[in-house]
Amino acid sequence: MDDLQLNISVAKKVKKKASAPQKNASEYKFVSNPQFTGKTIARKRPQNIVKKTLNQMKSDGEPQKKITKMSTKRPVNLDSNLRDLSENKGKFEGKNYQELNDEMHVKQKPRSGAWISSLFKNNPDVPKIGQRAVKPLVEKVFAGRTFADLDIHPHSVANLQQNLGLKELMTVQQKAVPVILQGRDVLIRSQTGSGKTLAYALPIVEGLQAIRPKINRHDGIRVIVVVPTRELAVQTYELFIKLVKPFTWIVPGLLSGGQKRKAEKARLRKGLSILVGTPGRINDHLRHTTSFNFAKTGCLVLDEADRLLDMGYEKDVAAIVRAIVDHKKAATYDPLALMKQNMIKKIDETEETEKPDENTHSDIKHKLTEVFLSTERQTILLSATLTKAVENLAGITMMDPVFIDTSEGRALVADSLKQKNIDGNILKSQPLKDETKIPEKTNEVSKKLPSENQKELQVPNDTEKKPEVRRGLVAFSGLNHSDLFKDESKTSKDDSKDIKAVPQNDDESDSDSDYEYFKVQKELEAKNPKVKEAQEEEEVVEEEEVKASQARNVFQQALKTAIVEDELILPASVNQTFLIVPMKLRLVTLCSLIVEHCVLNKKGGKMIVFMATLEMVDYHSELIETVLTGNNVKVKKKGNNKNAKGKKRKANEDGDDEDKSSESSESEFEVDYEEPSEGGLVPVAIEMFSLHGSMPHERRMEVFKQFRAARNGVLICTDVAARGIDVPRVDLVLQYCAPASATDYVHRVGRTGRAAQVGAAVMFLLPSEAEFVRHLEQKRIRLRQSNESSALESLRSIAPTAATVQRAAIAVQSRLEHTAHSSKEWLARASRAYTSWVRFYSGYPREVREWLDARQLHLGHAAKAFALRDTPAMLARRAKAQPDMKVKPVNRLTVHEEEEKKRPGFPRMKIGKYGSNVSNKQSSMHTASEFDSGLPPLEKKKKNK
Ligand SMILES: Nc1ncnc2c1ncn2[C@@H]1O[C@H](COP(=O)(O)OP(=O)(O)OP(=O)(O)O)[C@@H](O)[C@H]1O
Repeated sequence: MDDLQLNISVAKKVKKKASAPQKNASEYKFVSNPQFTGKTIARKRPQNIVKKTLNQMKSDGEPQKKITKMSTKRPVNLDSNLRDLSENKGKFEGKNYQELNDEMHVKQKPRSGAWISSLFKNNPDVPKIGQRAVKPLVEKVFAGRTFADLDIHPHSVANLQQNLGLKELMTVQQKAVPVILQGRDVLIRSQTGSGKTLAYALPIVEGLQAIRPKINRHDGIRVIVVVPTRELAVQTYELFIKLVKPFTWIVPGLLSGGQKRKAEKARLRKGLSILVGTPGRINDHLRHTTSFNFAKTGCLVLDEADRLLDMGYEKDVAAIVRAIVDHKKAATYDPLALMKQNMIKKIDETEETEKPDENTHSDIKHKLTEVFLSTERQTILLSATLTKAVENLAGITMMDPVFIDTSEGRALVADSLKQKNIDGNILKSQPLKDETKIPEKTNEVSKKLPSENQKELQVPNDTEKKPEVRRGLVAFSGLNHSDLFKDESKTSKDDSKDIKAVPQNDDESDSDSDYEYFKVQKELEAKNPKVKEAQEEEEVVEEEEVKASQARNVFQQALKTAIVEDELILPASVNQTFLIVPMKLRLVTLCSLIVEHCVLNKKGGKMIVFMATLEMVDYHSELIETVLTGNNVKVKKKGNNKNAKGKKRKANEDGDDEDKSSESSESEFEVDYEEPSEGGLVPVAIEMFSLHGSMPHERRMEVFKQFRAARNGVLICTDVAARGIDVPRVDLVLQYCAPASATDYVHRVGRTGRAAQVGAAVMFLLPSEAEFVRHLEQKRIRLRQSNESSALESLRSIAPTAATVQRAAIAVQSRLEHTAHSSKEWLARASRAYTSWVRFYSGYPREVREWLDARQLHLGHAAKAFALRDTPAMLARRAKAQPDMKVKPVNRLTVHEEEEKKRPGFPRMKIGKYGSNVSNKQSSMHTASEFDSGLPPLEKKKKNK
């Protein structure tokens, strides 16, 4: 491909080095390999001389020259020294250039004239990955029923149609709404974009609106919805706002971080009925806002449950659960509250008898409404993907739950209360239609339950009933995490000590197993009043234990099967492909796909590009916008879009400061370097958006809203946008960096093809990463390999003078490189993006490292993918020299122990068993900077033990 090289005029600095005087070989600790290929280095380590050996290597496929240089004086060329150190190892070894760090100042001059483009040289071959026969799991999205078929208020049905344009039920809604209305704890697994949010929000609103007398905002928080990200919180809150339109006395509220705590406190004091928030922020208010009380909370929703745990939020989630239990417990023993509750019931009764016509549907009495009026709590967990951690969470938070899985072929409603069928296969998947027939004005679940189970569903009026005794616990391994409830009554403590023990709180027990247990016990007592009583009791306990576990297997085993099989479901309407792209061609290929999708596509496309780090997001979005459209985004966005700047962020809000900073940067831009004279490469404007967890809150929300409203455009983002967010009309998801797990793959792809819409998903893989596809195939994800030779084709449209596709690609790459080298600021950003990616890459979780192996990377080629011409060492050096890099991210993930100490009244949690088992250190590192809880920065950096 030498013919593709552009004309070159490169200052051969190398020559000087070549003529450097040779030093005594004894100064070397290691002698270079005589068969030197550029991969080994002679390293000089004299005791008192800090000088280094110099091997000059040409990066990026250029013929390499071995030049060994020894000097007892200052190194002549530190750039090349650093280059050596890095390239010989093929990875970063901080200490080497740290030693040299202070000796060198970056004085990167603009490079005038042309330079060698080795874009198509020395690239590895692109392997052809044959497609294996994979039968993907599919899910029927729509149920063929309408909302009118549900037992909900007609105003809700009308509202859904008029304000949300929804008439037909989705499968998950058809299955979940009746069960939730029954007040049962529910775990829902359903594919991305299948309408899970409405599946729980609708029955919750229904349950609340039926409370008489009508609830008001001062009554306390009735429902808490916990979601992992701010965007999802906003989206969920907005849905609730729409749903409560006919029921104006229900007030939803949002606590999502990033806003002023004071304003939020004021809002909380005003009162809310439904609270939607991120765990960090909710927890923050639990600590600092005295008016924040969960005594009236009858429903807890944990959306994207696996992510909540995965992200290291388990402590926050546990603290919220604990606070609900504690506040309710405290309220239970409050005589005033008891009086009030009794009064409410009386008024309720009289209201109903006195004014039967006030509400035509006052006769609708869902169990969920009763739960809201009692001391009980309903818990709803949702996710498109399940993990062991979710099973554990179900164990500690749910009681006699129902598992709803909507995937075809295994669709089931597995009820932990459903009696065992010891001989039959209780796990046999029930066909969707049979399972989900919604009988007129009755509930399928209640129909199926044996009479004693009906009794189970009656929420006891007895206020002495301990809400925290979660009978379902015996069914799950979550019991192992009894420390969550360590302050509870002795009874529950004892239970948790001995997982196998039948619940001992005799007076409270009314579950299946307990019922059987007491029945048998009574029989025994009748026959043998005293003899061998103790022994027989023991036997009964064992027998009942087996029965109880069999009875609950319906739920437990269904869930276990789902987790163990670990097969993932994606909407069938998404066309999934992967593209194997050599490292050096990645950036131009990305540009090509953007041009193809957003410029050449006459309808105009809307796409999301997932990248690994926030530095990559910032850099790429600005670089691509600058090059393709000619907008000088860097200056335009100054002060608005900076990452993690701590105190600087505040200053940026100040107009004066902002003006000054952009002024200075502009002058630096003008003085030091030339601005590209030509305009953008594309004739039309492409709207570029960027989103990551460390953006200022206002900017983040603005971007999210703008992108949702946009008809087309490109959103470059981190995984902060991978979960739950519902952006209309996204027709392409591009994974520029491979996901950290198959689960992440599913959620990223799930941003398109929502609600049975058509979508496409492309994943970029390096040749060394190609086998990652096999990993996905094992999870029943089917992908097709795209033809890489046509991937650059659309670049010809923006470089019409180029004779070939390759020349067009080189032209575009040149523009990208020119821009990236046009100022110190650009270079610094590029270097930071590059180093952040290298760091990210070496932190891939162990499960995927086999395919995403940092040792396989060619860091020199990688620099090219960041439009950089320097060596990896030089880049690291430059990135490090930036003061911005030293600013710690202002966000944090979870409860800090120091804060716990400061607030002795706040219950200290000792969680960790399941957390440590499931949350992989690396994976939390991957997400750590992305999910800003909006809390104040940590005072001290916690030492890792
Ligand atoms: N019954 C319905 N008919 C048509 N569209 C619906 C219906 N219910 C929900 N939707 C739409 O489907 C889209 C996806 O819904 P939602 O965000 O709740 O999916 P999800 O299952 O929570 O996805 P994820 O797992 O990605 O969070 C939304 O745009 C929503 O408005």
